[in-house]
Amino acid sequence: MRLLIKNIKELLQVRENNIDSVCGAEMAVLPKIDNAFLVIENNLIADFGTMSDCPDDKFDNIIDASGKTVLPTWVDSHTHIVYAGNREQEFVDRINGLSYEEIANRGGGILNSAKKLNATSEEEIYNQSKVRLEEVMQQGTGAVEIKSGYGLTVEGELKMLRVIKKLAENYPIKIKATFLGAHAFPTEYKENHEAYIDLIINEMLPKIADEKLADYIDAFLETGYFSVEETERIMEAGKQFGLTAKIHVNQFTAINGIAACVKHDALSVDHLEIVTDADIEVLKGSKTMPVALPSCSYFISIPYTPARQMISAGLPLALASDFNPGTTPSGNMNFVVATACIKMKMTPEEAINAATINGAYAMGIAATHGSITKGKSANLIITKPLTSYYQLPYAFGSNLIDQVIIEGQLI
Ligand SMILES: N=CN[C@@H](CCC(=O)O)C(=O)O
Ligand SMILES: [Zn+2]
Repeated sequence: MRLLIKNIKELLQVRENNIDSVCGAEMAVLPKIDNAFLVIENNLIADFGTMSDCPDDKFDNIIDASGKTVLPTWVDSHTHIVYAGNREQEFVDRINGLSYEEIANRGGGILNSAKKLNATSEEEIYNQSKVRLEEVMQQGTGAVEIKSGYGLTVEGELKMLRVIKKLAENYPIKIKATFLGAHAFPTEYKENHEAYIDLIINEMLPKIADEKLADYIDAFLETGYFSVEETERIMEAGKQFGLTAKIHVNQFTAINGIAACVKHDALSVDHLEIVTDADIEVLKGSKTMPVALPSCSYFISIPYTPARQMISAGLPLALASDFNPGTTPSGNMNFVVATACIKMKMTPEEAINAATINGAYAMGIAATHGSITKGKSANLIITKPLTSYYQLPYAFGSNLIDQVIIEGQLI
């Protein structure tokens, strides 16, 4: 199967030689080819260049992209797409003045979702989750990380991870699974953290490893959730089972968690709404990707990750959606990119780099996704006709996507 896309007004994120991420001042550079073509063969990017070099041999399908922009699909490296029901009532409670913390302290929040998940069959959770997955694919997401963390019991966590596995088998989109048993302490373990962490390490992890259900391990390292020491135990145990850490940290408070994550070679540290100078220092020169989740900041009215400060310090930054029922009931990466520009003062180039190549790094798939590079998976967004790619974040809220190609398939 050979497909040609021709007359592309702007082909974005072109990397002749693959890179695995961009940091600091490099983030402002988004290489592009004007008036371009691109060839897909066997679901991979086989060739691209300017129209003057466009091949005129036989193709199975030709798309004329006159006036349109083509870019890699978004790589969403942090989601909780698999869940049961919703938390609409908590949304209204917040409008009426309660904070996220107050709602959680009343037994709402993560424990509310856990109650719903444990009362729902695997089949029903799959059916609810696939609707969200199909929606984000239409919105231009071509690779997605999905976490467990709403089970908080051996069976519940396994159920979630099996749903993620089934989604990965049934859809062309690249999916990575992350085990987040350490998302919150179930009520019965509130006074006995040790026992729940033992359950995670001695019961959940061996079963998950046995069924090969997870690629990564996560924990909610936060005041009132998992302490630095508790998260270190989780990261160490994960490593024993071959799971690299990707950690929720610095969402509400800075308690030196980032240093612990870097020490344990975490692939990413995610949220970072509250960041200290010491956190920035420790990330410098590390291999850990900071990941910002601006839709979460927007939805629950908390600070935005200080992108300017971090990029000025020479750090890389990735953007992800955090799609979940509590803090971010949206997986729309177009909104994420626009919000990063509008609220975090990232330039369109920085935001697109953060949502493509740096997202791929944070998912461990930069060798195959995140840029227009020969041999990479054919994962492409074809926009509607645009004045320029600036329109993507500028006209926030408009659907500017015409077609999406995921792993070579038009969806
Ligand atoms: N902060 C921790 N976990 C999720 C939200 C969990 C929830 O409220 O359901 C997040 O990334 O925002
Ligand atoms: Zn999250």
